[in-house]
Amino acid sequence: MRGTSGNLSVVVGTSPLRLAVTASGLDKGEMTSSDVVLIDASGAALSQGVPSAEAGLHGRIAAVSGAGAVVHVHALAPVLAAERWPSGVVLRDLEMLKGFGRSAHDDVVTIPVVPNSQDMTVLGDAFEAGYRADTPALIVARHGLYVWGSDLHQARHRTECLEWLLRFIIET
Ligand SMILES: CSCCC(=O)C(=O)COP(=O)(O)O
Ligand SMILES: [Zn+2]
Repeated sequence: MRGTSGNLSVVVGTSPLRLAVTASGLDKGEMTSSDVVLIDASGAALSQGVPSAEAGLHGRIAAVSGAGAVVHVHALAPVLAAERWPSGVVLRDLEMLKGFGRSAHDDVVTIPVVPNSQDMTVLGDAFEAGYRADTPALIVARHGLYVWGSDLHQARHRTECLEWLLRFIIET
């Protein structure tokens, strides 16, 4: 997470949906427990602190996918891949797909790409329009990558594996 980029959330309640999300504008490597904000599904703060500017998209992803955690990083490879394939990034026949929760050799996996926006409702609508339950990731063009999973460990592992996959197709 370069600079203050990226954000993280964990679902802490489901009815109604509640997430713990990183506070806005901080170095995510230097956070303490007081730098985490409780939010509702729309991204509105329910505890002290300013939630991530992208909290509304975390809430939408969790609500639609049922994920337990969402990771957002400003890795370079997803942004380069979206620039090259703005309608979706196709991955196939790569062992590392298993680390993303897909089978390596049977599936064609398309990572959806949506245009960037500062409006989390616009981003959320674009995400939901292209959502597939078997593909736990979204690239926001000229911005970064969202990946989700059942918990923070799974979301992080999927993020690391997908970043590798995207670097591979860019470099080949
Ligand atoms: C240089 S980071 C620009 C804002 C952004 O896209 C991001 O991921 C971090 O925003 P936050 O409000 O969560 O700190
Ligand atoms: Zn971002």
